[in-house]
This record gives sequence, structure tokens and C-alpha cells, in this order.
Amino acid sequence: MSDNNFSRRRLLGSVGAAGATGLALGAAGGVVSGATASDDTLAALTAVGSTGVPFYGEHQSGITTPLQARGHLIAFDLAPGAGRSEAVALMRRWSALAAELMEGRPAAEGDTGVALDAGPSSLTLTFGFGRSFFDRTGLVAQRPPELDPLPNFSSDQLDARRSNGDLWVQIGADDSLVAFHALRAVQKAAGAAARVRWQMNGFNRSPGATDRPMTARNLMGQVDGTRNPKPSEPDFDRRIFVPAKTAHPWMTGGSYAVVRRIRMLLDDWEQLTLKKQEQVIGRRKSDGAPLTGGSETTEIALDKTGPDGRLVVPDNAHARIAAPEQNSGAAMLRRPFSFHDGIAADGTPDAGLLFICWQADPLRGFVPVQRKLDRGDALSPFVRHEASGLFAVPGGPREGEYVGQRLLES
Ligand SMILES: C=CC1=C(C)c2cc3[nH]c(cc4nc(cc5[nH]c(cc1n2)c(C)c5CCC(=O)O)C(CCC(=O)O)=C4C)c(C)c3C=C
Ligand SMILES: [Fe+2]
Repeated sequence: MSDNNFSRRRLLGSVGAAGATGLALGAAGGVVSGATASDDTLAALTAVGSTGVPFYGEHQSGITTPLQARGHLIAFDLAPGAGRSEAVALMRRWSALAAELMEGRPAAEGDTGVALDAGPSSLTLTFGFGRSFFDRTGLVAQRPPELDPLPNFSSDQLDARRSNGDLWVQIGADDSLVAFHALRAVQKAAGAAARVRWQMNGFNRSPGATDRPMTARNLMGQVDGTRNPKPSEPDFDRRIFVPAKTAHPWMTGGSYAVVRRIRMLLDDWEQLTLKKQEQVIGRRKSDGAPLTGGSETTEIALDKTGPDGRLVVPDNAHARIAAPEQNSGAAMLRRPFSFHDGIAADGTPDAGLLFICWQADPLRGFVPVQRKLDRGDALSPFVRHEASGLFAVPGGPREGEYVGQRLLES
């Protein structure tokens, strides 16, 4: 056994213990997770490397886990001829793999060695099922109506080949090598059962890059995520997670993920004056405070008018149109990654937001808000929705269970 293997094995005990106390879970975009170092080996790792997130629990990880620095999204279609039994074997393999990797262990079979020196680095693997999965596995009767296709929005420019899919895996970690290692392992473990349909890579700020935990910025430079629902709020669970009383009990504790690849037209955006950029959103760029005053967390005064009698936050400002108060309470947990896939043929950056939002029901979250944004958001001329996916993400597995077992063995 190599030294590296040795240190990763010693790590396991401590991370497992930390996982059991739920140390690593916190509000999205919020508090920095606790480190789990408890001996000399671990002390050598930074808090970033030694932080582990539990795989088992009521909800899958990667939903309320603080944003990680690196993200990979990968969608698969079951291979021709593969059905329910292949899907069961695949979810067993992926779940065992996720449990190993999230504890900082190498994969039991065919590990590539890419993450050997690293701790778990807040790695999470989150698994979801697309609408077509239920046709492929003969489980249509178990398919919740929440997976009905999203409506077409007038501004959509979607590429079907980079949209949807039978299965979806979201990988996040605070170390790029740990994240890539997990991505490769997931792909290899798919074996002959499933083929990659599309794959996207994203990033966020590295933990510790700022002098205090702060809401992230996106590639337009805006503070993005301020008004996300917080786990401490009384209606958080109701909004984000499927309750126990549901027509499809296998989704208890689960959530629906809407994934949109949103290209930012940065050349156009960056031509705007700072004042104009701030009016597009309705918030200050420097600190994310509402244009109506205060700090980032001050409530936005949507009715406030200026000396000229006009609304301070314009009626087409993004933050106004998207606000739950303007959408019969519709809310979602936004947990995105930025992306940059190089420079397009026309010389513009192929960059933007891998917008991922979580909700108990897309018809009470993403859909009504996007309908409204589609009709008159000041941000629309500067963004383009290029790909889309909707996935049912079941609740977290109990110890000894695999993800999706309650569906696949129903
Ligand atoms: C359909 C849902 C949404 C899409 C798509 C979306 C795209 C998008 N948003 C920004 C930047 C910001 N969004 C902000 C707030 C905000 N956005 C949505 C929804 C979608 N955004 C909601 C529900 C909210 C919260 C509104 C509220 O409760 O007041 C903000 C302001 C800061 C914040 O609260 O997060 C920014 C900035 C971009 C760049 C973008 C597409 C690329
Ligand atoms: Fe937004």
C-alpha cells in the first residue's frame, strides 16, 4: 500500500465521524464547513481538503451543501437494450462509489489515482432521474407529474442534444482534481449500462478566497444568491423538498432539479454603464444591496419612487420580476456553477451560468418565474438559454440502501 493510500484510509475514520454529526452541511452559499482534522495526518491537510459531506441522510448531498469551487454535470441515457435490472445494478454501483469517494477513499475497482493525495474536499455526488428513465425501465406508473416537460419559453434557444437525459449526476468538490476523479469514476462505473448524453463543467469561487464567507458573484460580476431561501426559514423544507405525504412516496425527501445552460452575452453586457447594469438587476453591483438602499440583506422596497416619481427599482428589473412576492410565493433554491468553455467562433466568450435550481415542485418554483422573466426581464437581452434539463432527485439513501432503491424496487 502506498503512503498516499495510507493517508486516505486514515482520513476515512475521521470523515465518517464528522459525517455522522452532520458537520459539513450548512446553508447554500452560507457558513464555511467545519474541518474534520483530528490527527497528524489530517492536520497536514487544510480545512478545505479535509472537509467531508455525508452521503447517507434524509436528503441527497449537493442540494443544501455550500457551493463548491468545482462542478461537473453529466447526463446519461441507458444503453439500447438496458432496462430496469441494468438500472438497479448501475444505481448500486454508483451509490457504493459515491459513498467511497465522498469519504476520501479511492474507488474499490480501477481507481485512476487522480485524487490519491487529497482529502474528500467537500465532494458530493447527487443523482437524478429524467422523464425518459421511466419509459426505459417500465416504471411509467411511478413517474410523478412534476416531471412533465417544461413549457417552451419564447426566448429559448435549446440544443436538444445537450438537454435532458435518462440519468443525471451532479458532482461538486472544492478541489478540481477530486471533482475530475469523481467524474471519471462515474463514467467508468456506467460501464455498458449507460452512455454519456452530455457533460458540462462549472466553477465557483474557492473557499477562503475572501476574508469572510460571502454570497458568490457570477460572471457578470453581480452578487448572486442573496435572496435564496435559507434552511433556517420555517417554510424552507416545504418549498425545496418533497413531503412524506405525496402521491409518489419514493420521492419523499427528494427534490426536483431544473438545469439550464445560460450563456451570458458578456460583450454586450460589459458595454453597459454601471448604472444601467444595476438597473437591469435592481441591486448594486458592489455589494448586492437593493437600489432602494441599505445593505445586501435589506429588504428591497419595490414600491419606492425617486424624486422624479419613477420606481427606483425599474418595473422590468430582474430582482423585481423574479421575487416570490411577485409570483404568488413561487420560490426555488438556486445553486449554480459558472462556466467558461473557451471563445466561440465569433470571438465572444462561451461563458455563463449553469443555472441549477431546486424545488419541491417545478410548477411552484422555476416555471412561473421563468414564464414571467421570459415576458419582460431587463436581463433577457444579455442571456441565452441554450440547454435545459428536469430531473427527479430522490431522497438520500439510508445506510445500506442505494439511491433510488425505493423507486426501483417498488
Ligand atoms: C427562473 C429563474 C431564474 C433564472 C433563469 C435566473 C437567471 C439569472 N439570474 C441572474 C442574476 C441574479 N438573479 C437574482 C435574483 C433572482 N433570480 C431568480 C430566478 C432566476 N434567475 C430569483 C428567484 C431571484 C431572487 C429574487 C428575489 O427573491 O428577490 C439576482 C439578485 C440577487 C439574488 O437575490 O440572488 C441576481 C444578480 C443571472 C445572471 C441569470 C442568468 C444568467
Ligand atoms: Fe436570477
